[in-house]
Amino acid sequence: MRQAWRVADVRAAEKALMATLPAGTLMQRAAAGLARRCALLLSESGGVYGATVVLLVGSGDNGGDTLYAGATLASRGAGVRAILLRPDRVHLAGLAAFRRAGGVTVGDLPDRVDLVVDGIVGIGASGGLREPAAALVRRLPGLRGRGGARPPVVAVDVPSGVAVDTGDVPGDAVHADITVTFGCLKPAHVVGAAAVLAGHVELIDIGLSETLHGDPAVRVPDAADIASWWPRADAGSDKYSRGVVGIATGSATYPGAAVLSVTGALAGPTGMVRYAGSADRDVVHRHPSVVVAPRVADAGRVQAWVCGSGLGTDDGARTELRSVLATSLPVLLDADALTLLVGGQHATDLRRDAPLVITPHDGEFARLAGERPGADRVGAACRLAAWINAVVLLKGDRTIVATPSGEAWANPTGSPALATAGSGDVLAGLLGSLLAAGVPPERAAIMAAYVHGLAGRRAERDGPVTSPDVAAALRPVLAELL
Ligand SMILES: NC(=O)C1=CN([C@@H]2O[C@H](COP(=O)(O)OP(=O)(O)OC[C@H]3O[C@@H](n4cnc5c(N)ncnc54)[C@H](O)[C@@H]3O)[C@@H](O)[C@H]2O)[C@@H](O)CC1
Repeated sequence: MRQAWRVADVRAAEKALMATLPAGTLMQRAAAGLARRCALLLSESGGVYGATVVLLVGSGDNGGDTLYAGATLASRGAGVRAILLRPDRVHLAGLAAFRRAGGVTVGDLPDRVDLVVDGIVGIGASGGLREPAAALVRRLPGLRGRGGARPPVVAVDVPSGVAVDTGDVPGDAVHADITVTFGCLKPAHVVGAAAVLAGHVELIDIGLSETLHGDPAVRVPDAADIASWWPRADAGSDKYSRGVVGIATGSATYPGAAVLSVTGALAGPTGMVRYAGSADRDVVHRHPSVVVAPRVADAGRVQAWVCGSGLGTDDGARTELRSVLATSLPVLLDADALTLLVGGQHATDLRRDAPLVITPHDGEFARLAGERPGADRVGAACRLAAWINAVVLLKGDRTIVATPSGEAWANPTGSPALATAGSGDVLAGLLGSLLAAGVPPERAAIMAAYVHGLAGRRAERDGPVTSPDVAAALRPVLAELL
């Protein structure tokens, strides 16, 4: 598991650490790591010696890191040019070191560039990128380097132009290939549009972990977490002890939603899937192992319910939702179930003791919360989770899982391939199976999002992706992961 920390916590940790070290030590550590990464990148594409490197240098310590790293590259024979965005407020010691090593300052981007280092602004950023930095950033995609290729862009700490604590991108921003960050991850590396602009994020250890205190803003699971949390059958297991998940999805109009959510559930850890609803024939036809019933009330015993996908919003759907919420079992609500909730008829049913997970996309989130998630997706998801006392899985490129107590996770495995009809139905089924197997709701949500994301990526290898492809990819992905 990795953790991303807010700027205020990072600043406090840096201050505490700096008090124990000679002045400038942290910047030297940061710059050394940055220079090493840049040199590696250049040596992979023609060498450091003779390469043209452009530094975009802002007025703070982010610019200082960049100048020191530029000095190292210049001393190794690269032609390093620095554009000082605020010459009057540049990091003076960094600039002196840069010039001593043979670096030169220039007023504009050179014709040929082999590497761009973005040191305009780091965690000291406030608001959208200001001019003239914004205009410079807009020109970066037009640059050309060795062999006419677009030069790689390395962002220092964070890509300039992003909101560090939320991952929002309010305007022009650097699109980095690699972000070299120091001490710890920040939210902009893992959530929102900023996470995409950060590219591949590499963490340089500057000794901060000892002095970081409190709770991280966002946690990020990795494959080892998912594998260690996944319930496994053992020699003593039977189909009931592994858990039975109930699926109340689909309708005569949307039988496919039932099939997809059941397919997702069958890839999960439970020993049995029960289906309740009017798509029962379609479900049995596709999945003979599933036990079907026409209604939730007739379904028999389960340990968790999934309700919503393709259910419709008529009186029959309302009855099914009410039946599910009346149980004392963990419940996952998706799609039409969320729409039904908004009518308010079920608001009181939500005050239940048993776990509840909801899986809205932005539109459903807006209907539930009264407004779209906005710039701070993690904050918005946490507020809704606290308000309805449920785990909220807010879908997106970096899906967020938020708990009522304010803990947030970002899923790192998302893929645009998942933006396809029915993909959410597959996710809901898988998540429900994890709930029925006894996995705590926030963990079930994180695990399902992670595996679902990997399945999207795997399906993508074979061309355009439909949701049955995502469902079919769950098993091979789990076989590799577990
Ligand atoms: N504090 C420390 O111990 C360490 C800090 N380090 C570096 O220092 C950075 C933080 O340095 P600073 O606190 O000086 O802040 P930054 O260098 O991130 O930015 C501050 C400067 O950027 C300008 N600025 C702010 N928002 C802007 C915007 N939207 N558009 C254009 N310009 C804007 C401000 O006028 C200010 O002068 C980190 O990101 C990291 O790169 C590293 O050297 C590691 C150690």
